[in-house]
Amino acid sequence: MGEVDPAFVQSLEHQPKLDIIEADGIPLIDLSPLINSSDNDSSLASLVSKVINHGVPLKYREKIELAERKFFALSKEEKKKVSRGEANPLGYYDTEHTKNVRDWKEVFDFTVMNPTIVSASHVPEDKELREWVNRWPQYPPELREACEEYAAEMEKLAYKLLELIALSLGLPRTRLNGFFKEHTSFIRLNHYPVCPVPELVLGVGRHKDAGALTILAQDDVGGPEVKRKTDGEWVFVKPTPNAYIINVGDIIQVWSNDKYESVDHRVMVNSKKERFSIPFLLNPGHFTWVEPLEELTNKENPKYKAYNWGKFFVTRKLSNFKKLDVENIQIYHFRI
Ligand SMILES: O=C(O)CCC(=O)C(=O)O
Ligand SMILES: [Fe+2]
Repeated sequence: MGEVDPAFVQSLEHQPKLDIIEADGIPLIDLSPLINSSDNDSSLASLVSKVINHGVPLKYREKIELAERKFFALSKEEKKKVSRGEANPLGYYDTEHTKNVRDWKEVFDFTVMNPTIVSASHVPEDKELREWVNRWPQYPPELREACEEYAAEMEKLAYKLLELIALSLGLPRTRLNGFFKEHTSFIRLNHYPVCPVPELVLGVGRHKDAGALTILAQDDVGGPEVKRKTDGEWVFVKPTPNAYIINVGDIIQVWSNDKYESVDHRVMVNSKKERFSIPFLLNPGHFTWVEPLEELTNKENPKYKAYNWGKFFVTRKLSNFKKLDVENIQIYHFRI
């Protein structure tokens, strides 16, 4: 089996197949009409897509990718100086579990709003709030600026995508924007080291993104797979240079009352090449009650009960910290 801690090993049914099936039919969306005009009504009809001509200058992506590589090249000891803790889960971390199996990766998380206001605990009755504050490492010194500039670009792109989604649902362009006034969005720097047993482990186990949407920058190594709806097969998402992969998250699924569906995905690792990726996870304010939008339910048939995003988010973070015996919180728990 090779030298690997059993905590990383996926159960047989979740082990990846290394002879990959390439996804075809992932739409490539050209955003240039939207960026060049203010009243275009093109629509995003899919769960996963790649966007090109997205308006994010390449220099910001190059700068953060370079700084990310320098950070992860530091010693564990150096990286652990900015370790995240249970009270403030921002910073460095290498023990995340997805679906209670350890992921083959290390990460550095920071929020876009600094500080970010969140619920202090997952306990429903506890109304106390807490501030999460970004932790910046001493090396490389340019990491902070690179992250902050990149975050500002991602925020702009996220609003464009959100507006496309609103239009595609027949809603006014800015219908969803108000939920993000004090948003809890964060960016994760991911490093997937070379792995001796890529057939037994995953970089990130199967999951759906809990927030509204995810904008993912990945390098040219490849790793993410999405679950094809027609036959349940895991298919490989081929890297496209300078494109972003967009995943619809659970919140859009709930708001749209299942017109959109969040995508099941996971990340394979590689025995020859390390891989880096940078997802931006767009999340609403902690006070948001997430429920199907009135305009989309005819008031008769909402498919979900309302849930509080702040509590959901904090509950999810808590379970990512340690191996639990039960599945962590999911939107289907709120299905009517
Ligand atoms: O690294 C990737 O390609 C995706 C990571 C991911 O799915 C996540 O962080 O939610
Ligand atoms: Fe994800």
